[in-house]
Amino acid sequence: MDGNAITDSVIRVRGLMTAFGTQVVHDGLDLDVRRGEILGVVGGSGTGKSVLLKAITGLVHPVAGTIEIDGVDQSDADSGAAMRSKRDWGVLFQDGALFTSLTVGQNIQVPMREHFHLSQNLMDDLALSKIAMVGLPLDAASKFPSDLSGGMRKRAALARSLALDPHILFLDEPTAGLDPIGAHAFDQLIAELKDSLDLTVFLVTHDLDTLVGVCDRIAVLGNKRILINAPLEDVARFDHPWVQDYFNGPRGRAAGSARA
Ligand SMILES: Nc1ncnc2c1ncn2[C@@H]1O[C@H](COP(=O)(O)OP(=O)(O)OP(=O)(O)O)[C@@H](O)[C@H]1O
Repeated sequence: MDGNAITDSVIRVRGLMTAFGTQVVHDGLDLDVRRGEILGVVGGSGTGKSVLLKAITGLVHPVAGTIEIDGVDQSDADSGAAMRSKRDWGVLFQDGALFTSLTVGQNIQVPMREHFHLSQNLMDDLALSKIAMVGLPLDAASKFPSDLSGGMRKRAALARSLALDPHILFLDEPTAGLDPIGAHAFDQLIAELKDSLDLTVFLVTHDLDTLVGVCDRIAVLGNKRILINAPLEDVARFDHPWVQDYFNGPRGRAAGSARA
């Protein structure tokens, strides 16, 4: 941690411990995500980036520690306040996780049905507005995920994660599997949505171009905790072998100079 007092954390994790059987994934992990930022979460393979995302969103139960979202302790997941705060975030999983037997429009309506009683007409209109928001043609609403390209499927999954007008977005490797042009376009979309919808974004990625291009801060996971959470310039100077290899190796330098 950088030691500065953080006054406007949307997500505040303290002393997090997660484990699967005897395998401890996080131990004493602290993390703050500030309102309105895109936080890129990086770390070697298997360091626990996805598990951290799942712990924060309630899909993995911590062994110890506290997770607050908008000041609401998530450990009491069934409390009314925790249930309400769940409506305030959207999650885009690595594989998109769209229901293959539902159209894109129906997929987007799944969270709406779970949380609200809305008329079908209203849900149809809302689904179309989300589809437009992510830059898909409106006729995508009636298509099945298998009718779409990989990039379009990602956008459809993003539209679903925006279904409840969240103010926090969790993205797990959103550009994985996209070609460089598609990945760049998706990065731009995330940055535009962040600005237009006032989002706070927790973004797990291996993509150096994404980190350099759209992230306000970068949190590095290693040794079961956050090693540093700071702007790119500071992270790139951080004295740690993995960080130096990653940010100052040939690919890191290429991503940095492409931006300069
Ligand atoms: N449901 C589970 N049951 C048992 N072990 C798990 C489970 N989910 C994750 N793990 C283990 O937790 C560790 C962290 O996994 P995680 O998926 O968070 O890594 P990651 O940092 O996201 O990796 P990658 O960059 O390769 O996607 C791994 O050793 C993984 O095998």
